[in-house]
Amino acid sequence: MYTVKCLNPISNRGLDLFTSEFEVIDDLNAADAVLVRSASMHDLEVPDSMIAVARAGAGVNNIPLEQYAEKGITVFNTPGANANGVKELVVAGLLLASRDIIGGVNWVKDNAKEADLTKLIEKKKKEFAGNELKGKSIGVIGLGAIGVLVANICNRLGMNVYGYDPYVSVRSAWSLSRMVNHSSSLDEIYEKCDFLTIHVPYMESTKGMIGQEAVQKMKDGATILNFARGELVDDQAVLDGLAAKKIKHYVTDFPNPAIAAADGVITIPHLGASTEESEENCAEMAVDQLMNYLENGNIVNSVNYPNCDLGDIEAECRITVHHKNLPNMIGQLTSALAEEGYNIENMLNKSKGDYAYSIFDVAKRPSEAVLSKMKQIDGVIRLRVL
Ligand SMILES: NC(=O)c1ccc[n+]([C@@H]2O[C@H](COP(=O)([O-])OP(=O)(O)OC[C@H]3O[C@@H](n4cnc5c(N)ncnc54)[C@H](O)[C@@H]3O)[C@@H](O)[C@H]2O)c1
Ligand SMILES: O=C(O)CC[C@@H](O)C(=O)O
Repeated sequence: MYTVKCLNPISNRGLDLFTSEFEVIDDLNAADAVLVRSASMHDLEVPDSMIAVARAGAGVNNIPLEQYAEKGITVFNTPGANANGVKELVVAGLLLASRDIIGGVNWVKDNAKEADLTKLIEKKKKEFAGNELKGKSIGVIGLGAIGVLVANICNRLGMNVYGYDPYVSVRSAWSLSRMVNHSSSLDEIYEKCDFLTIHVPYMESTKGMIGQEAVQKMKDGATILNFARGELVDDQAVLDGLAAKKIKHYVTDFPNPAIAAADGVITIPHLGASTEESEENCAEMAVDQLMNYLENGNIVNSVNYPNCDLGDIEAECRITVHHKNLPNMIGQLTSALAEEGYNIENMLNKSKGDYAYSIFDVAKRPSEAVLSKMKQIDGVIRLRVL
């Protein structure tokens, strides 16, 4: 029996997938694994029993990835599972920035009781008029699961799309419409685009990437959309840009007190992935990956350990080892088994940066002495016997 603690509400569509071998519990201190959405785990004291975290979503900046890797805690996310939800809200953001829909809707509500409302509307509506998206240019920074969908739909809306992603994956490149212009520098995007939408992860290297310099280089009257993370955009640069009319609108899914009430800012309370469909997709994928890892030791879609999948366990015993990515780890681990006559039927070893993961399928469960010898090899972080 494995125990799982949810740190945020997780869709029942995912939780219902848990078989009778799993129990969702309230006590973090008794949990083997955690399911989380946006709750910050940086200052959370986690028990030694915890061996996995599944993030039902894309961004993992709420989880101390390196610290967990060091402890042999595998962290998963659910790539692409909420991308369509975000894409649709970006389109809403583009429309909200192009026409004063919010002003118009609010005005109608405020004047709802006027007897001659219909007449008043015809006089007033010019104040809420705007522009169409067709023919405008948009720069998409980050062409991952969300960026590709955004770029493609903007192309279908008749916009001129420029995409920038120096690390674009083959999969994303294949999915991108051939009508999307490939920008090799951000400067090209700043110079050419009426809209700029950012879809990169928040990391030390991307913090404040839209700052004063970027704003100064943008086209006059440009609109910035941020449905990725608040920290990617420098608030003061945006406020200065808005005040100088350099920036027309800043549309963001990440309000904070510095920007929430500022003129020209359109804020949404982090609703990008808050659709029934996205929540269900993320929960299902997170639970699937967690069960596969806890029961079979397979790693699929981890962000701090390599993907390593040997399928369902068919051998008498499976041993999984989290270890440092050092020379001769496999030699030492296999020797420990071979010296005592344990035959390895199948094995897989993968690495990611400083960390690696190995799966060994053996014909019979090794003795405690052998397992203990394997655990003591310098660089071994965690060993599980399944
Ligand atoms: N508003 C929401 O509710 C919501 C929902 C999902 C994701 N997000 C945010 O959006 C981000 C992107 O999500 P995704 O699913 O598309 O992730 P993804 O991993 O599929 O794509 C990220 C892309 O950014 C690219 N990238 C990384 N650094 C870059 C840089 N310096 N310049 C240009 N490109 C760079 C990567 O190569 C990758 O293609 C997430 O990390 C998360 O923070 C927000
Ligand atoms: O879980 C959520 O509601 C938000 C998720 C989103 O920010 C993500 O990074 O996937």
